[in-house]
Parts: sequence; C-alpha cells; structure tokens
Amino acid sequence: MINRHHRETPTTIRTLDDLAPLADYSFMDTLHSDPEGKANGADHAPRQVFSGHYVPVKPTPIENPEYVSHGKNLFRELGFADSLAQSDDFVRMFSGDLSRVPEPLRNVGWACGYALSIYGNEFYQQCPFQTGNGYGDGRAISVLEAVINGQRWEMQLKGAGRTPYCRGADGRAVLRSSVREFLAQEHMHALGVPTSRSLSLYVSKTEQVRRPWYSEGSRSIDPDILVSEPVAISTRVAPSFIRVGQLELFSRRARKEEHPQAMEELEKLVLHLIDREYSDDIDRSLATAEKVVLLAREFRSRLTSLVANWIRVGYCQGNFNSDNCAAGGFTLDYGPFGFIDLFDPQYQPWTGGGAHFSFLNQPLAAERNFYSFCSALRPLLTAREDDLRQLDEIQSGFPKVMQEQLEKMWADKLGLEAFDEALFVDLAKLMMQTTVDYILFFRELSSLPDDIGPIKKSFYKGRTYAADPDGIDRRWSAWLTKWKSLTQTRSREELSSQMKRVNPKYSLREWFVVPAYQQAAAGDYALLRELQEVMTQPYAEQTEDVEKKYYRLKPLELFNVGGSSHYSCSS
Ligand SMILES: Nc1ncnc2c1ncn2[C@@H]1O[C@H](COP(=O)(O)OP(=O)(O)OP(=O)(O)O)[C@@H](O)[C@H]1O
Ligand SMILES: [Mg+2]
Repeated sequence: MINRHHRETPTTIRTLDDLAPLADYSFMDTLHSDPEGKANGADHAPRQVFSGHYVPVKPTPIENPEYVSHGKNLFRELGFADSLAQSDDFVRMFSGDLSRVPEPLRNVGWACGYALSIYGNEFYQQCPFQTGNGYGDGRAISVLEAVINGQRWEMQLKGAGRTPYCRGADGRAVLRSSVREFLAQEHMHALGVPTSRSLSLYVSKTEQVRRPWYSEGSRSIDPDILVSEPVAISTRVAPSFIRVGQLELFSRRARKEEHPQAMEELEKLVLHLIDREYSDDIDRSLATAEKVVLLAREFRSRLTSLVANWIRVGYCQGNFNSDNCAAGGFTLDYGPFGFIDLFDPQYQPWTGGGAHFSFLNQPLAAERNFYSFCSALRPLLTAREDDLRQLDEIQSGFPKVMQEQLEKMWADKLGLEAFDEALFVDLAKLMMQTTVDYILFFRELSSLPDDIGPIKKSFYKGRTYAADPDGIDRRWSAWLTKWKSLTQTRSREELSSQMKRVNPKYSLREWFVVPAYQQAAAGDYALLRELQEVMTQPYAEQTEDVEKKYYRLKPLELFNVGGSSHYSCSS
C-alpha cells in the first residue's frame, strides 16, 4: 500500500504543479541569509555583502521568451515530460518570471558570494569594492531545490539579471554563450565527464544587449566590433553550485575574524557541501574535523579524475580559477572553454587565459585550485595537529594521484593494460610534429588499423611533416608496430570496442557551434537541435551523413579565426 504521507515523485512530471510539491527549501534553515538582503528579493544593485551564505534575489525575466531547446536526456532522468519545456508556466518560470509560480514554490531566488584565486593566488581587485564582498553570482540566480526520485537538484538560471554581485554589469547572458554552455553540458555528460547539466534554454524575441565580438572572418586577437545579441536564460542543474572560491570567501573571513559568526558560517558551508555532494562518501555521524579530512581526500580523488577525463576527451576549461572550480568535483562554468581540434599541449582558446590554463597544464591548474581548497578548510582544524598533518599529506599527495590518473587515462586511450612511457613520449612527439587531429587520431587508432593509412586521415600535415612526409610516415609505421605488439594480450574485437568507449568519435568543436548559434540568433534552431542530438551520443558511429558532417578535420581556413579558434570573452 502506498504511504500517502510519503512524498512520491509522480511517474511523469507534466506540469509545474506536479513539480512544485517536490521543492525543498530546507537549506534556508541551516544556512544564513544575508541579514541586509531584502526578503522580497528586490536586491539588484551592486553592493557589499558582508555575511551570510546567500542573498534573496528575484530574477529579472527576459522579454518575450521563446523556447529554444531543453536537455532531453536530463528531462528523461528527472521524469519530466518533454512537453513540460514548452508549457506556459514552465517557460515563464525558467525564463525568469517567478511572479506566478504555484505554491509551495517561492517567488524569490538566491545568489551567492564567492572569492577568487587565480592559479592559487588570492585576488580582490575583481571586486568593485576591492574587499571581496561584492564578488559572486553576478548573473546566476538559483530558483529551486527539489528532491526528485530521491535525488536532490539545485536549479540555477544563468542570465536572469542583476544581483548584488553584478559589479555594475547587466546580469544578462547572450544567446551565443548560452547555446555554448547548453550544448557543452549535455555533451560532457554523454562523454561520461561529471558536469552541471542543461535543463532548458529560452531566448528573448525582443531584448538585446551589446557585447564586444569579432567581425566575420576576423583574425584579430581581441574583439574588433560591438554586436547586439539576443539575451537568453539557460538553466543548469547540479546537486549544488558550491565553488572552491565560495569556501575561500568564508575561510578568508574566518581567518581575518571579520565578524563574530565567520567561523560558524565557514563550518556550516562545509557541512552543507558534504551533505549535498559527499553524503555517500562521508558518514554523517562523524565530527566536523574528521569529515573535513575525508572531504579533502575525496575531492582530491574527484578533481584528479575530472581533469584526466578533460584531457581524455580533448576539453580545455580555459579559465580554471577557483571560482570556476565546483567543490563537488564536476565541470562548471562553460565560458571560454574549447574542445581541441589539432593536438597541442598548449591549446588555450581564451586569449585572456595564458598558458597556465592551457590543455596539458590543466593538472597543474587543478593542483593550485586544490591547494586553495585545502587552505580554505584549514581554519576548521585549528589546534588539531593530527588532522592538520593528514590534510597536509593529502595536499602534498596531489601530484602523485594526478599522475596516476593521467597514466591510467593514457593507457586506456591506447588500449594498454599499463602506461608505457617510452611509447607515449614517442607518440606525443609524432603527434606534434605531424600536427594531428586529437579526436580523429584516437578514434582511428581504436579501429586497430593494419597500417598507417587510416590514421593519416587525422593528419593536418604541418610544416615539419611537409618537410619530410616519408620519414615521418616511417616513424608512424614503426610506432604502430610497437603499439600493436603491446596490445596483443586481448582479442581484437574486445580491444577495439573498449577503446571506442574511451575515445569519442564526435566532439563539440567550436566551428560546429558557431553556425548553430548564428542561425539560432536568426530564429532557426534546427542546427542547434541537430548538434544536440549528435553530441549526446559521442561514442556512437551514427549515420553516414552525420559522419561526413561531423567526423572530419577542421578546414584550414578556419584556424586562427576570432570567435571560433580563440575568443577574448564569452559572456
Ligand atoms: N553580464 C554580467 N552581469 C553581471 N555579472 C557578470 C556578467 N558576466 C559575468 N559576470 C560575473 O563575473 C564573474 C566572472 O565571470 P565568469 O565568466 O567566470 O562567470 P559566468 O560565466 O558568468 O558564470 P559562472 O561561473 O556562474 O558560470 C562571475 O562572478 C559572474 O557572475
Ligand atoms: Mg565563472
């Protein structure tokens, strides 16, 4: 018999009325609201927020919202009917208008402050007040926490207008950047890489904002024109949106004893993080100090695995600051990211990012974020010598764990039982000298070619190759022979299918996305939806048509094009 008091998720959620009873705002009982925040959420002007974990903020709806797309796989996982995404009250809520949501949904959302460390160094100057009290969710506003099928999800609008942390900016996101994030999140999930997820995407038919961008075909490093672009709101979903930078904000306050509750607020945030993101790994009944040590160990394991996965699939985050590093260990903030075409350890699409956030430097950038994370936890272990020593050991052990994860990842990509350094070093050299397409190369290799014919499909044939093609081909043949000799312990079929589960066939290359958001800006969403379909099955062979269109080298004329090969901002 069904217990009528037990909150069962209906088999299918068809209306906002079905979703409303699943809302759970209990975090408001444990976390602190900014004491100066206006309860009605009419708090949109930039100001300093001195304490509290969140500020109540009412989103600013976009005018005349139109449905663009929704995360179909996520909808299925949540038990949402596809039709829900286009139903009036759902569209209204997720395009920023909370004024008419059914109870017990609330008509005020919330935004959070966070601190910033860049490559492990604490920064304050990005805050308009130079104190760190005005930095945080400048255009991200959460509107709901809900427990759906036993799992808790926070739903966060991006581009829903100003918050106290907007730093004088408009709080909007343009369609271009919203499309990029929307597609990338579901692609990453399908690639098997932990990430925030995409719920929905709505665009305004009438409201536009001006942003610096690149003229058609521009090769300029920095944007060379101002363009008017439609504003959009995408909603992303995760168990929480707590960032390493958020822990740092509260830790800095505790360290400096900025207010009497600073230490308590840090502890509450850390316990909240554990509850939302680590409840399966950390026993609730432990004391805080014990939990903190376990948290550091588990986050280290997730972060190293995450970054190894990024490299496996050819993803460069671009701006891996501590405020873009989710404390739950998943990918967050798809701003100046990119998926690699040509293998280049220094690949970095963001012109403001520098080499420290480049493709193969991501393990080091992660290490810096991990150090910021551990430093933020340290005040909670004051005078606990033994726990502090453990934390230090966990911190200093990061490079070793990272290296193990990377070696395992390269071994998997190559279908080897164990990492072979000499083979790998030879390969990396050859890939760079030949200039190969990262995705095509590993996928062709996964078909276990008899000779180098098939893998030549992945060659861009740069200058070094062109100077001695036969010589380099011979080296490839020798490499392939050596590689094969190391893979002979497994049956061919088993090896190939296993490699194809690790090496994607389709990747969300920027030059696929550009025409999709351009057409979307003109009201045509067909290409965007096609990309969504293709990129949510990245390991599948798919049809011949799809293969022709999406499994190929980047056309040479598209290299070095502003807005596609590189971008200075992404908002
Ligand atoms: N148009 C804008 N209006 C207000 N604040 C903004 C705007 N664009 C960026 N910000 C804020 O500037 C900071 C740095 O921006 P960044 O590009 O890392 O983040 P983002 O893409 O907005 O957000 P997130 O990290 O939440 O995905 C963030 O705190 C962000 O909220
Ligand atoms: Mg960010």
